[in-house]
Amino acid sequence: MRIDVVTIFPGYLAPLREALLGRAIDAGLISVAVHDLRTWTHDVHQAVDDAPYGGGPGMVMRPQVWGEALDAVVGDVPSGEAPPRLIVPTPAGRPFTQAMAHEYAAESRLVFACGRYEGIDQRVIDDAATWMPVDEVSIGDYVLVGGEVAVLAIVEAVARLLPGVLGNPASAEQDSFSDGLLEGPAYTRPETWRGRAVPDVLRSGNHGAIARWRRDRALERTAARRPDLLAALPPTALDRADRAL
Ligand SMILES: Nc1cc(-c2ccc3ccn(Cc4ccccc4)c3c2)n[nH]1
Repeated sequence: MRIDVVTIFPGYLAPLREALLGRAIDAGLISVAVHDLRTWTHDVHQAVDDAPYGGGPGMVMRPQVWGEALDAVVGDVPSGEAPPRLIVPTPAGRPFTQAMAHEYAAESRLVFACGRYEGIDQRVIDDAATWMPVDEVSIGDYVLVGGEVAVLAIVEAVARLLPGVLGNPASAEQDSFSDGLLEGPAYTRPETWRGRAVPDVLRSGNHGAIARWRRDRALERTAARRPDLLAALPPTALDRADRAL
């Protein structure tokens, strides 16, 4: 997968080259190119923002600079080749979900536009949508200062789904949300720590009982913390033992 990120703070994306993702890049599983938006300014101040029409606080990112940047970064899409998907993080976006992470993992190329200030002139998104798929995406109901942190989160969620990136592919298959429930509690050695023992069932070797216990804890946690996920489960997702909980 080829990933391009356009930002006025290229250094913010440095963590993409660390650890697991860094190894995936070194292995050629992913290519990541980070582009400084100011490359496409032409004034001495390298201005990327201006005052909002209609007034209001803050500044808005100028369409001319972004238009030239995306034209250059996306480049000419060879005929017959699918254009990349443009992902624009924004508080006003569609909530990013594990299902979307799987959709993005199927793409051969993703381009991320990192806004700052109060966001990017809407005409940039509207123009881009005439020649490539564009997703305005939120990573949660809280307000960041720019799109870079959201890009780090989205790229990590997507890249871990790519074959060969995770050492243990089973981890991705047994993801939280993969069965619609939250992950239950996990334990490792020692058996007792600060007077707290690991639940006996997990040391019993009884795999049926262990699976039941883990599902019960996942159901309890989901009911307590994310009743919306429980309500969204298809009726067939819960068996009789689940309902007895
Ligand atoms: N889930 C999520 C995404 C963002 C996000 C993404 C990109 C940008 C670009 C500028 N800002 C700041 C901003 C503050 C208020 C209103 C609009 C924009 C951003 C925030 N916040 N929270």
